[in-house]
Amino acid sequence: MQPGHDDNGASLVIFSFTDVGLAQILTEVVEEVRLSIDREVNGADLLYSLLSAPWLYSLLRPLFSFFHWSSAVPQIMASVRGLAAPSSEAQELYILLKCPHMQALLSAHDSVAQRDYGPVLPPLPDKLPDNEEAMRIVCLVKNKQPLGATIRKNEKTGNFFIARVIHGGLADRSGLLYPGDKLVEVNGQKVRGLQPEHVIQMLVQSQGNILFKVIPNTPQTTKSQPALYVRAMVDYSPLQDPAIPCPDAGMAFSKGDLLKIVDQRDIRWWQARKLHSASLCCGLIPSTNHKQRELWWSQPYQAHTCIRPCTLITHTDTYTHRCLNFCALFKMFVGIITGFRHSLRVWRRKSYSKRKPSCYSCGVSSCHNTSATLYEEVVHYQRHIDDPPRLIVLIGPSGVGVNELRRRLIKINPNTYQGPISHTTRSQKMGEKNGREYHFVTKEVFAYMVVNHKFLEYGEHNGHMYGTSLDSFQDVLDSGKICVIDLEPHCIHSVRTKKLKPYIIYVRPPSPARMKQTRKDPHFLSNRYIKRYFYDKDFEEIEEASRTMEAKYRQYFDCVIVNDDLQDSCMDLFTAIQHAQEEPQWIPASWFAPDHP
Ligand SMILES: Nc1ncnc2c1ncn2[C@@H]1O[C@H](COP(=O)(O)OP(=O)(O)OP(=O)(O)O)[C@@H](O)[C@H]1O
Repeated sequence: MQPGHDDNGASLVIFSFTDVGLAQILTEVVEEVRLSIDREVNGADLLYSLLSAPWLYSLLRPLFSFFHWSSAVPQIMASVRGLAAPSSEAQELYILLKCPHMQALLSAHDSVAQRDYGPVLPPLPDKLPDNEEAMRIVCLVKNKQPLGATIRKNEKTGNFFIARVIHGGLADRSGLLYPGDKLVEVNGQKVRGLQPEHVIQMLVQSQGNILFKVIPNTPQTTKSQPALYVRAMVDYSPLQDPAIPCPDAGMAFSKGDLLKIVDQRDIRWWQARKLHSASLCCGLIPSTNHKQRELWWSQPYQAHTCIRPCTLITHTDTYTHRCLNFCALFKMFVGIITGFRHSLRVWRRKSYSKRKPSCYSCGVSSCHNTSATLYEEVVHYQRHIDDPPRLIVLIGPSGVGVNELRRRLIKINPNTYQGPISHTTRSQKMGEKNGREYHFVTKEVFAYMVVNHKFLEYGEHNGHMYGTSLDSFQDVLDSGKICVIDLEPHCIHSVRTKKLKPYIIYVRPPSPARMKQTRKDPHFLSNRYIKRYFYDKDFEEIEEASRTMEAKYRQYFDCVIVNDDLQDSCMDLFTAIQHAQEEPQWIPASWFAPDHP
């Protein structure tokens, strides 16, 4: 950069580009401007084409990164001061550049552009033996962030190696430590033959900078793996997992969490991070290959707690693994339908055992093998306008208001929403129409449908059979309406099909105290058989039932609505359904798998 003078004698800042590419660009620019002048083009057009030209961006990008703004500012200010009659723009520029915030900003820009924010590496030793293997010296500065790497010791040779580097962690971001790198020294002390605890201790006791000497692993040309997106079907806590090599490097997750698995190279421990999480750093999660741990995982619907004391040590063959996450140590380093449920609400509570899921649903849900489903692969799905609407499933403990919400939704917009029509063996009443209130069928037909697994669930009430068939959902969807059903949670698996693509909304009760306030005068219009007000005990039962239901099934919930104020809940339901139909959602990948012949 050189100072120069314009026609008015004012100092200017002129840049000297040694870069051939830039010189070339400038030559082309000058030529283009000359041609434009020759063609007598309109000035505004010329300016527009200049500002939108790609070469201008090519020119400015390096310019901004090479340019030392902080050192240029005093020169620019001196130039403005030297002007006899500075224009108002020049004066404004002067005031702006004088501002400490602006100077701090420019200085920060320079630091980032020059990458001069890292600690300076100590010089290499003068006498390097010729036969010494190529070493990499890595300097760490102590801080509270975890390093994001684990080490292992080969018990036969006594050598230490970097076992894994956690994606997005400090080690990974530094690009200086890789799995397989041999750890030779820590702060000048050789580590070979030491006990892993000793190495950890050295690190813990170090102050300030810590120097690692590593023999880099021969770079492996590993193909970058495509990320796998899954939904967690269990709860997991690394701190309660005795098998994890490094609990600090593990990632806790809960049923229903969406995870992005970025590394599956380790057969036992995958690396993943939670979607929608602020942290870019991955954590270790158990792979689905943990055969020996199937028993542990197969305890259905339990948070996996382990009473064995935690240990950082696992012995696998000749290797001893240790956590080198030294958490809190280092900073960085360089280098169902209305009518059916209406009539059965109280019945549902009092004599639940009379109501049966169909054999079909029993076969799929109750006999579900949880060990095979630690995770469920998911894909991002945006419903196409021509696709049938997704089935909307409402689930909640009896009495929470599932039926009320569904009834109101359909009443407000009967042209858009509809419930399926149930089958019944009771006789048709005056004013009822077959196929509108119910499909009225004989006992024989009903029994035939049961035997052929046509019902999602069925039950007996007052000596008559009632049942909801899977086909009844399809009938609604085929009519172009959105089918809204309420369902017993044990039937979830029966509707989770590629065809129905259900969107499951859980209706959660507010606190018992709040329920007492809001359910003072509930209208039992929905129940034609038993009318009674809620008792305090009911609210507690509802809360308890809700807790149990969520603990078992929350991995399937796409959305949760707290049914506090009825009007607000109706709005929430309406919004959730719109969201389900119009916005992208994570759905099981199996719903996209090709149909089996
Ligand atoms: N947010 C609310 N505020 C006040 N009352 C409500 C609210 N939600 C529901 N109710 C009332 O609570 C009672 C029970 O609701 P509803 O019949 O919908 O429960 P449910 O969850 O369908 O239970 P079941 O399956 O046993 O019928 C009804 O009288 C309903 O009007």
